[in-house]
Amino acid sequence: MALLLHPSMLLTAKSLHGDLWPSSLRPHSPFFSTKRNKQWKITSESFQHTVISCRSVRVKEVGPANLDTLVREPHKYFDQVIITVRSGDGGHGAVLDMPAQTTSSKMQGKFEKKSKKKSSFKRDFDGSLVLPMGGHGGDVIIYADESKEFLLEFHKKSRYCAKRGGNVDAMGTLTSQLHDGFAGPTLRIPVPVGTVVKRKRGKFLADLAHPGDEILVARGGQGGISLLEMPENRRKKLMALSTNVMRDESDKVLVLGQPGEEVSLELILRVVADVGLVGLPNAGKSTLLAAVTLAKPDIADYPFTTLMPNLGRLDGDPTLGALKYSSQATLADLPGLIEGAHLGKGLGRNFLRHLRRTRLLVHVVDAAAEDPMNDYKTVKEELRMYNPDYLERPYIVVLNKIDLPEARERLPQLVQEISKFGNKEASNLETSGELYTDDKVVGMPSSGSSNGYQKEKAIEDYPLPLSVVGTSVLKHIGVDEMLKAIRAGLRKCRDSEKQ
Ligand SMILES: Nc1nc2c(ncn2[C@@H]2O[C@H](COP(=O)(O)OP(=O)(O)OP(=O)(O)O)[C@@H](O)[C@H]2O)c(=O)[nH]1
Repeated sequence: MALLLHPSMLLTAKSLHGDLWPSSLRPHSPFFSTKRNKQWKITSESFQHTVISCRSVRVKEVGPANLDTLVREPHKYFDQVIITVRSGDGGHGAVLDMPAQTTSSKMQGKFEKKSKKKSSFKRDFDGSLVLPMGGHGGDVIIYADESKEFLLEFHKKSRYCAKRGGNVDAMGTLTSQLHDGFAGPTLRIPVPVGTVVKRKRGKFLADLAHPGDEILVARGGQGGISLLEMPENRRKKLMALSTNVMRDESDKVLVLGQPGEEVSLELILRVVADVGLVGLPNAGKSTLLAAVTLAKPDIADYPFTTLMPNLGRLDGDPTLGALKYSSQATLADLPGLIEGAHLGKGLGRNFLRHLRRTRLLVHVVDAAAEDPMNDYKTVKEELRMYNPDYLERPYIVVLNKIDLPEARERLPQLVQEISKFGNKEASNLETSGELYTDDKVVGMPSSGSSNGYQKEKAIEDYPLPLSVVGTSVLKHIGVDEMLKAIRAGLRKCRDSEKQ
């Protein structure tokens, strides 16, 4: 808890000198009114001896991710957040009197009889009186919205409250003009598609994997009922007309609206994409995404330019005619992996979970690097350590930067080596690991595989690549062949999913 000083707590001015003087307490600070500033006028000589009386005041605690941290380290916060939501309280009903009964005398004219008929009260089908109710409190709904990308904004604002229901607006007497209190509007909170909603440290609530998916996370409080207040001698008679007759003072609690619910929720974003691009930093993943989609990721000649997954939409294959649209796909460029990423090195293992919802992996390897084969194995090993199921997934390998002479020279040998690096028998799509499986704890056996056998499997025991292509995404060499391979891979995945 932070402390602020207030002019009724004793402190010597000397101790508040220089840097020790909190900015919020300086006389020009907005915490002081002009009137207070006058009292705080301290000259340099008097400063030595002045005694200032202050008292402690609570101020709001600053959350772990303040604005500055969010700007500097968005990759730590974009995909996970804890928020609190509160549905609206129900509006209150009212305690009402029956209007004073007009004794019908022979003297009363026709007009009066008419007006008496007009003020008839609302009645139920069985003739009982219907009394107005307080409005229902606003519900809170979380829904998947395509226009949202990340969960960063929830770090800036992490509390959401729906409005309360309206009270019954009554002057104390039952009239036919009385209406129910208005219902509080539903608070709808948009989140990116692919967001998983859980209770904080608890129950799974929903996986909002498709646009428009939604979940009611907090139900608004019910509105209070209204009660009729009657002298005891008339109570029995009126009870035949309405069940809402107040019997004693304790009934008044029924008039109060129910409070809304407050829940803490954990939102976890899992990127939804058909294709996941993986590789070491600087392999050219972002350049590839920019070359084949309209995405505009940051590209630079230094590692970890990509801090958060970038998504791009790959157009359908025009040669397929009417089937063009069915061959559209979403590509996700994930931040570069390095050796030890599963242990938190580099940008850590945070991004690996975003492969969970991909169908096809594209390994991007810098063919001009010192040891491309070793780079390729490093990435495979990291994937295996995080979740062995990822290695069961169909994949293609893109040997990038073949515009550079050193890459061009070793291309044929590399293609051969990588094409053979894997287990032919395991390469049957039908037997490959289940897609959309849960993330696994490092080193734990996968659910898609049998009896923990995968724990012992080496990377070369997993399926072979569907294809290996040489490209230069920068110079647009071999890009069409690569797209063909990606589309063929996706077709195979979809076909095997249908079976
Ligand atoms: N010569 C050549 N350079 C390339 C090619 N593709 C990418 N590059 C360069 O390689 C560098 C890294 O490219 P990026 O696309 O940022 O690599 P990345 O894999 O996304 O890197 P991270 O963001 O660190 O994961 C950039 O300077 C690119 O211009 C290529 O085909 N040929």
